[in-house]
Amino acid sequence: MSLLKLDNVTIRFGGLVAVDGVDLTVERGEILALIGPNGAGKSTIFNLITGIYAPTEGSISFNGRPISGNKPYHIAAAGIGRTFQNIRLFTELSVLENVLIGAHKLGKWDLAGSIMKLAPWVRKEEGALAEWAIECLKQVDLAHRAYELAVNLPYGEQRRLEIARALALKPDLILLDEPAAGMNPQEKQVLLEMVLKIRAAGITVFLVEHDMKFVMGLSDRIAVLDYGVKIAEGKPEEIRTNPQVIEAYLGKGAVH
Ligand SMILES: Nc1ncnc2c1ncn2[C@@H]1O[C@H](COP(=O)(O)OP(=O)(O)OP(=O)(O)O)[C@@H](O)[C@H]1O
Repeated sequence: MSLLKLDNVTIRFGGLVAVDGVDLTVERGEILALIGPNGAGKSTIFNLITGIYAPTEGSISFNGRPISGNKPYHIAAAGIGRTFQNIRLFTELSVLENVLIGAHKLGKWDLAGSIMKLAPWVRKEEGALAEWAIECLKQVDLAHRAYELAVNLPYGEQRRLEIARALALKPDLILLDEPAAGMNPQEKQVLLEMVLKIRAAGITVFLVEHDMKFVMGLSDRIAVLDYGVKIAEGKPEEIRTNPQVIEAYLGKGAVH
């Protein structure tokens, strides 16, 4: 059984069909990339998977259970973590606190529960969560930055901090929306190795990315979207040489 399955998924915004009858599976343990021109519907697919939108038609299932139409919190709790195209950090909180915000739903307490901070079991719980948050930071090589303000991190590290926050919910699947955007070549190389480490830790990776060198070097499989329609799917070498993909995207200024 596939970990994630999109079955004939369509979403319309007024007259615009942003995603048009897309069938797509994500297999357990793989790194799958979704590529395509600006406006092709890639982020919309992530928003459909994570419950920000409900499909107009079709269905999405995760671990064999239908999730389309569920609230984003329930989908996150079911095991799908994500990062966003634009960094969404609490810049005036510490690096560790940013990850704790991702992890707090794992504990018995929630944000309201932190009012009861004096209860000893809450302190114990917080200690365990902080340890887990540090583990997540280690996965993206940021544990040494735990007590710095997020705002003081260089750009590439802020992007990795977002990944740590997504990992804090112990997801089975992580969605990365343009993780390499704005990074310099060195930062991209570090990120690539981190994504491989995340997969080696048993987490399935589904990413949207425009940097073709990054995508081709990292992905097991690639799906291609154009005007909301899936036009191709296959191994990197198949996608690189697919005439329809070259015509729609690779030949038109994609970063090689
Ligand atoms: N909430 C919305 N309301 C109306 N139109 C939307 C909405 N969200 C997305 N769209 C439209 O749907 C289409 C797909 O957008 P989407 O952001 O998914 O593309 P993308 O492939 O992620 O593009 P990019 O590579 O530029 O990030 C675009 O035409 C966009 O304007």
